Amino acid sequence: MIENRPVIALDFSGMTEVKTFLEQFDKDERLYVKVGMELFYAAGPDVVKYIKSLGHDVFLDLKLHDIPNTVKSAMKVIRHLGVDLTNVHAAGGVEMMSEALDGLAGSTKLIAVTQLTSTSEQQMRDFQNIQTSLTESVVHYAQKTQEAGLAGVVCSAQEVELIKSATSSDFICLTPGIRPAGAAVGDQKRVMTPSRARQIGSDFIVVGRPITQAENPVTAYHLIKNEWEGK
Ligand SMILES: O=c1ccn([C@@H]2O[C@H](COP(=O)(O)O)[C@@H](O)[C@H]2O)c(=O)[nH]1
Repeated sequence: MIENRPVIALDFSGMTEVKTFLEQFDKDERLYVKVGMELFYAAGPDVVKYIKSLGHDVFLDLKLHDIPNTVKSAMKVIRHLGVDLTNVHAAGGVEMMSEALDGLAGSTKLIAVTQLTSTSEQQMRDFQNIQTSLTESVVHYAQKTQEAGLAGVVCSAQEVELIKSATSSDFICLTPGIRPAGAAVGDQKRVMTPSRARQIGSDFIVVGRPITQAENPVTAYHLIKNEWEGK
């Protein structure tokens, strides 16, 4: 049985939009939302405090990638925000990831981005000059993430089965790039439907535009949640 609600990507430019969006939901509906770079740079820690004060869970998606000492120091700040989940880029290396974990001091679950779901194999080869397959690269990053002691990775649902068999079944696979059948894909390259993501073993799905840009975001959310829960 699926216990994790779809994570809604609140890709908004400020607090007003967040309030307008969240106010559409029933007061008793406990959501899991993602605060990314745009919103955090615009509204700062206050937006996290506001969302937490409503009783929702928060994934702070800042994808840190810097030298180990800088990332550790940033995580020491993040640990006081009371978020439930945060992340770094696995490409920052094992030392950076384990310093990040140290900075959080057990306060928050930490996962790492493998290859962004907007990246195709061709783009990875041409731009990052990685000459393996994209799945090999993703699995490599997942294994290094586990070696560093993190709880899991951000990946496409397309890679979940391979990652779980190369790591362990309890290693979290959080999967953006989720699109209901027929929805606009936009800049995403490695996509999957909510129901297929569930069948394949994703632990969390992240959904932004198919909910936030829907005519009725609450209805769109519940349709996606039902599909994800196999209802
Ligand atoms: O590999 C990644 C990592 C993060 N994301 C984030 O998820 C959402 C997806 O939004 P959609 O509108 O559903 O495409 C967005 O905030 C990304 O920053 C990702 O897509 N892929």
